[in-house]
Amino acid sequence: MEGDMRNKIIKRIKVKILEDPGFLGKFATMVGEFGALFGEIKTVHIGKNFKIREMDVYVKDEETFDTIADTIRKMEGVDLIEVKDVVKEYHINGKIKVCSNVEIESMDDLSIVYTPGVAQVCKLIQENPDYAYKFTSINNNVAIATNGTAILGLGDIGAVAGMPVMEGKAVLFRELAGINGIPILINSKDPKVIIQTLKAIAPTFGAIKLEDIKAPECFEIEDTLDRELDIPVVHDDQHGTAVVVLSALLNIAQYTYINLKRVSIGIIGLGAAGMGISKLLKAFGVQEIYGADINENALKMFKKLGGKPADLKTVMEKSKIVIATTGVPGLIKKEMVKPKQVILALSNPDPEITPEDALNAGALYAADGKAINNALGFPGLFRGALNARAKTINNAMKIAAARTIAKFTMDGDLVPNILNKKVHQAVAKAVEEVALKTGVVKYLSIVEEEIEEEL
Ligand SMILES: NC(=O)C1=CN([C@@H]2O[C@H](COP(=O)(O)OP(=O)(O)OC[C@H]3O[C@@H](n4cnc5c(N)ncnc54)[C@H](O)[C@@H]3O)[C@@H](O)[C@H]2O)C=CC1
Ligand SMILES: CC(=O)C(=O)O
Ligand SMILES: [Mg+2]
Repeated sequence: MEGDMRNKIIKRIKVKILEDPGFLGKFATMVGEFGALFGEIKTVHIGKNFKIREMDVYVKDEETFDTIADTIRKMEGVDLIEVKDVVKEYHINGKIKVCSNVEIESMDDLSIVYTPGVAQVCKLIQENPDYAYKFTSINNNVAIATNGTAILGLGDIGAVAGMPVMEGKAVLFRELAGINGIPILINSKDPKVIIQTLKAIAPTFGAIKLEDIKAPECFEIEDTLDRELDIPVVHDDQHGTAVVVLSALLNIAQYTYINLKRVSIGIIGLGAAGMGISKLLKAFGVQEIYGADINENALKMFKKLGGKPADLKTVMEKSKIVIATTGVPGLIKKEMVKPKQVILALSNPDPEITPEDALNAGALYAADGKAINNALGFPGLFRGALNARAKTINNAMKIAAARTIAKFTMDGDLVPNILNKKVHQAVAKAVEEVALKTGVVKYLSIVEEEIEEEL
């Protein structure tokens, strides 16, 4: 199996299959012969001598799926009842909606929720803006702001084409941390315009998450906004990613008895993700970081940070741990992998080398961007910062998040399951504690009154 780079198309098929010993196995083997992989398999009906099953099938492309479908149709003992384009179906009308926290069942309810009742709380907030923390959703709203210039590894596809990714992040915020993630699409590549736009709408939010804005613009935008606004402004591709990478490295260090601060680490692709990872590793105390990029300015910035600029070949040769964040699928060839190297090829949707290929080439540990994904970090990071009413998310908070994620990892794995809510709750708690300890929080005049938390 060459891995997931071949299997990007997901179809949900409904099949009626003869209930005979070994028959399901025969069916699976036939589908597998076309390089397909199975996801969820669910029995939806049990008949006299057959079962109807719904199966998710991952295939290389539409043509391969059509061939599989034709073969299933010709197979005796099997009926192909339905084929669903499940990815498109999930996206119809978008993946998110705004819901109310209260119900309106009577005219009285209406008068309380809306006018005239609402005026009472408006006036309270006018007199003391700190009441916005108690009587509005502001401190639970996080902007997910993009200009669409580095959507995953798809590149500059524009903010609107990036909306499905922003909605996906909003779903993760809601499901994993109880946060209202609100996509903000900005039609500009000018950092000044983006800064001005986000500053103007910042009062709506308890924090701003920048997403998929390419380097180097992302650095000026984040630095300026985080400095000038009194809410956290965090570029997820830089810091969410860095947190999760650090947690994976903490686990690897434990398994292999290497000292992270002394080992040589190489980063290929010094854009948003690569620079964010470099910065956090430096803050953690890693001394030797090699870095490669095709962009001279990226290399200069990396050098200023204390990194060692190099070419791709040198990075591969000198580093015990290699982290790739270029957006270039297949950039790392099998023959470049050194025995017992750690390879984290993090580009999405397709990695620089699949974990299977890296392991076959002799890597000790290997993972891609689906497993080592900032989704393990950002929900708890933001939840903790919001709970603490933090003004920023500092390195101590990020390192606390990384250590917490590492602790939840099952022995032998690099990171825990993204869907384990306990991880996100624990990260939130750790981040909140460190925010309070490091004094980056806003103290409210109404602090003695209980402010409800979502999680
Ligand atoms: N797994 C995860 O959690 C995350 C993964 N990523 C992935 O990382 C990739 C990059 O994302 P960003 O950093 O946001 O983009 P970016 O556009 O800010 O940075 C990409 C960098 O890679 C460099 N690059 C491109 N081709 C190269 C090559 N052949 N050799 C060396 N360097 C090369 C570019 O010059 C640029 O500096 C994307 O594929 C994205 O999906 C990003 C954030 C999180
Ligand atoms: C995971 C993520 O944020 C990215 O690939 O851009
Ligand atoms: Mg991203």
